Amino acid sequence: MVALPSLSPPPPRPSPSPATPRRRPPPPPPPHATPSHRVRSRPATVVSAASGVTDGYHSTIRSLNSRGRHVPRKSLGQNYMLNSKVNEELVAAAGVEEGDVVLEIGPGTGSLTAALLDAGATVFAVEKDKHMATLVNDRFGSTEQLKIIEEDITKFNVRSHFLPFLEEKSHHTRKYAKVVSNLPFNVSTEVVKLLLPMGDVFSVMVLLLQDETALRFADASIQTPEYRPINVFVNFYSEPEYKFKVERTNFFPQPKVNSAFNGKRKMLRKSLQHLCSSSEIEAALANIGLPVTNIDFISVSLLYLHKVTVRFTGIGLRRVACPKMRPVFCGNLDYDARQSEIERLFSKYGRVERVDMKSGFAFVYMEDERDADEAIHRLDRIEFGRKGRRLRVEWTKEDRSGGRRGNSKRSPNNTRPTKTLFVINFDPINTRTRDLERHFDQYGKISNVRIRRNFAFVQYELQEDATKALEGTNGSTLMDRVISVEYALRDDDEKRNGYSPERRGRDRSPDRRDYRGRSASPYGRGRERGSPDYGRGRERGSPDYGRGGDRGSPDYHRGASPQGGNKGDERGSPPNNYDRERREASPGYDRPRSRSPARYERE
Ligand SMILES: C[S@@+](CC[C@H](N)C(=O)[O-])C[C@H]1O[C@@H](n2cnc3c(N)ncnc32)[C@H](O)[C@@H]1O
Repeated sequence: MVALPSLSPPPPRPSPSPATPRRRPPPPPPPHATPSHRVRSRPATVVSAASGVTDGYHSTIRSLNSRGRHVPRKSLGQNYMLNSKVNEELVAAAGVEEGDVVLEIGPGTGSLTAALLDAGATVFAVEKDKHMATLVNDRFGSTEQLKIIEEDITKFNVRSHFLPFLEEKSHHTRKYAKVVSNLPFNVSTEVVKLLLPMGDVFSVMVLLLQDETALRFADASIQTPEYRPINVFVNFYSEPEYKFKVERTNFFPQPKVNSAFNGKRKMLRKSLQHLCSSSEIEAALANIGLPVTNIDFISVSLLYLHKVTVRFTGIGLRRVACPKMRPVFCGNLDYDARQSEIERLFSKYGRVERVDMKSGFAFVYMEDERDADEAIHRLDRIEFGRKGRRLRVEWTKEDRSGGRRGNSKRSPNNTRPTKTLFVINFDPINTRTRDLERHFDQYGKISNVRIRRNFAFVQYELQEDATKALEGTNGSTLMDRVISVEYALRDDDEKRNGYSPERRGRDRSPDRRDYRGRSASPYGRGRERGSPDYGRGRERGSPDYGRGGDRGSPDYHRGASPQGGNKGDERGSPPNNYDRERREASPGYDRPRSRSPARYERE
């Protein structure tokens, strides 16, 4: 818990607005001032790219006055932030930087919105109060950097309304968004329940909450009597952190914040009310040492979202991905590369738990999968070491302990671009070719879509479109499944036996039980029809841990990596169904396989 008395000196009270001299709300008290060592030396004035010069106090009051008298509505939790420093702290807590996409809940007068825009973020704001939505619109005018939706957040469909915005603004680069909000207290739990399971959309949520709620959310100890289901929920989906306190004097109107104790005090007041007035009871309570308002703080909770894939399996939720300890393969190293060098290299992107050095390659275990993603993105193919070798940095194909992994949101493994994408992990029963087409056609013209049992091929006319589609769809959600997309190993320009958009009318029914009974498809064992071969020569330096076939697309469900001991059918264990299906389906799978250690050959 970090106390944050980092608030600005009290600004002068607002001068009466000449335009609306008698219509302004009662002037709020100035924000509380407490010196702090944590304050960064930022100017007291926030200059918003979109809004011109603003400060929290004056601009909030000015905004509130701008459309006639606006009485803050308690039912909507309208306690407006008057202190721009607090807004800046919220923005900093979320690490908002240029190019980030932020979902803001309840922009109100737009004071936090201004700070977010000022930090270079693109903001998607959801405001329930029509008056406030109009007000924010007036304040910022039309700008590409801000979209305001008048909507109740608890009824808002993030996936269908926010996700396309995120994708557009991040140019389909699979970027995560952030949530930053001075939340209306009455919906805080609902919001947390709504957004926390969306670790595939958001990386971090910074919420200004009632102190009691923030403390509860941040409590990781299950053994306490206060532990409630929401704690389990929050801890399951995120790494919560209680960040700092904000004094209630910074809000207009000042919230009458309740704690559990305060609730008891209220009950006491209620039970005594037939004896004397409220003010007398308050005075009496103060007299015996019970503070009239015992909680003076609102608090900020920081929730780091786990990138967890969840899916329904029969009844209940099952967590299928463990976000921790997933190693990154770092290949094509000098033989004498040192562990410390690799550790230093990766630690630029996040905490490195350990580096497992091998000869010419290493496995790097990072604490956070998102950091590992970033490291892969930044380090793959950079020149490194004394000889300036080009590193190969990618996710290991398997959990090296031998377990299978279900997380499909991984980096594409076949890095050689082709026009055809290989898609797995969709719902094999209900997904139709037209569903896939709809999901993929926003990236370019599709020439062919084929579904083969539990995998599919989507072929574009242009390779660049396939690349865009891969970036945009790998790890995306299609009919409640997080799909995996990668380049197929070879293009098939012949449209035999497949679905093509021009033949929409022949879309197959979702029931594909007839598949086996058909004549061999272009993917059925390949050789039978001289069909296209999705296999291709192994890229040097690209390891294949346990997929067995060098030429197939990576196998997400096989046994362990070479180091893990069990290499599935390669080592004599029977292939599972998935393997079999895939071998039947893709010619590349029944080719002779080269074995490690040759796989770790270097470039
Ligand atoms: C605590 S105020 C914060 C306002 C502003 N962000 C600030 O910091 O001054 C909460 C805001 O959320 C809005 N709000 C309340 N309930 C909401 C809901 N269910 N969905 C979206 N916005 C809501 C209110 O109208 C209000 O503008």
